[in-house]
Amino acid sequence: MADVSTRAPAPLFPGRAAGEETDPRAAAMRAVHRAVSDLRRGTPVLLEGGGEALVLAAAETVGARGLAELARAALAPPVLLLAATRAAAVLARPVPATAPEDAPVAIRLSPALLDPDSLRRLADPVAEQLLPEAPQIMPAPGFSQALSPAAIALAKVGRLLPALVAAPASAAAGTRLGLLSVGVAEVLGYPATAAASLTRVAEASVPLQDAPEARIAAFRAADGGIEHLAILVGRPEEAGEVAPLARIHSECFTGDLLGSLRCDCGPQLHGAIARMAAEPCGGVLLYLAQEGRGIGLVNKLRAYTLQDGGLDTLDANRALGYGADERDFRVAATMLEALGLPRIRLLTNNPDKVAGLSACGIEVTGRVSHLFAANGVNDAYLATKKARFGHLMG
Ligand SMILES: Nc1nc2c(ncn2[C@@H]2O[C@H](COP(=O)(O)OP(=O)(O)OP(=O)(O)O)[C@@H](O)[C@H]2O)c(=O)[nH]1
Ligand SMILES: [Zn+2]
Repeated sequence: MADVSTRAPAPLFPGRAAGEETDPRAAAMRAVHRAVSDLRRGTPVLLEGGGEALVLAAAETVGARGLAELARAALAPPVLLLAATRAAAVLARPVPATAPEDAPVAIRLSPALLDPDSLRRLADPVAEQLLPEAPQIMPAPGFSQALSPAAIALAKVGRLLPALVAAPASAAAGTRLGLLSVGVAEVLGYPATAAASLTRVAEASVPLQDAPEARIAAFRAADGGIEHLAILVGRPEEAGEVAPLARIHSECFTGDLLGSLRCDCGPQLHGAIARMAAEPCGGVLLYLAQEGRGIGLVNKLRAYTLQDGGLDTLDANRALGYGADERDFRVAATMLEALGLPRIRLLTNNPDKVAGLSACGIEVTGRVSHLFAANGVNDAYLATKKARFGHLMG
């Protein structure tokens, strides 16, 4: 995630300043972004809502000092909060049937497990493979049902493993200790608020090998977080009766930049741009900062390790505690509206993208298939997309 202290440059579009303090959305997002930054560096934060408070630390990053701070704000011994799919593996049995599906699971921690190494091992299925001894753990079903989903959501915003050390807290004690506080509503509303606040902050002509007439427009959310890009090929805004071609491409460092053979992202990216250049009015490719279907690059690498151990791409995400696809189509919808392109033909094999964009008010007049042949390495990945994600193969 981008450093929250980075100052935004003067806005190109007055009145819609990214990061402007008078915007209540910016204040809400700032609270989430700061809390995420603290979790990422191993510092506990307070999560408050409905008269309750939790003190939280990310199991992946917390060290001895963070655990001591957490204990000082805690009113009871901490538990380990896990996404349900991860909890099932840690408990080595299905999670209690009483819990709503996918509700986070709280696990009681014996004092022996309250150390940074054990916590990391409990959070990370890859580490677990390296240190396979079974920990002594018990479910703690009475733990705050109201705040737990927001705690997991906060870890996901930070692209951390969705595993948190958590305890009921005295908010006053936490504040005295200097811990940042964030509200449940701010956390749960963050994806929608961030998407709605996207503002176009820069634009330049960037001739590309496959599309000499290309421009890049950058969009930034009001929290100053990571930017999303639109690659405009030709003049899609001048398309007439036939809606312009559009591709919603989630960033893939390994495939797009390095030419990884594990996926089909590189050929899809370059193929889409070349195809748009051949259209009379070009098209638009949204290059979204949603690496690894929204789980982030670090977690995607972990997912790859799990896939090398036999899981497919969907089960690997779930084993980490993430959903199969964590992307939010509101980002793409806001960008298309801002670009004056609310009607598109979508270049994709993924029916969820068509449905997701339509649900956000974009008129998808048609789907254009975007298939590339398997390369001998990504065959199983492509087969899983077809069999388990319902990708259309024509
Ligand atoms: N979590 C995870 N993400 C992956 C894996 N392989 C590729 N990705 C990510 O998947 C995203 C690629 O998705 P898209 O190109 O939008 O493709 P799609 O959803 O399959 O749909 P279309 O290509 O439009 O048909 C990128 O963010 C990649 O980083 C994987 O094994 N695990
Ligand atoms: Zn890829």
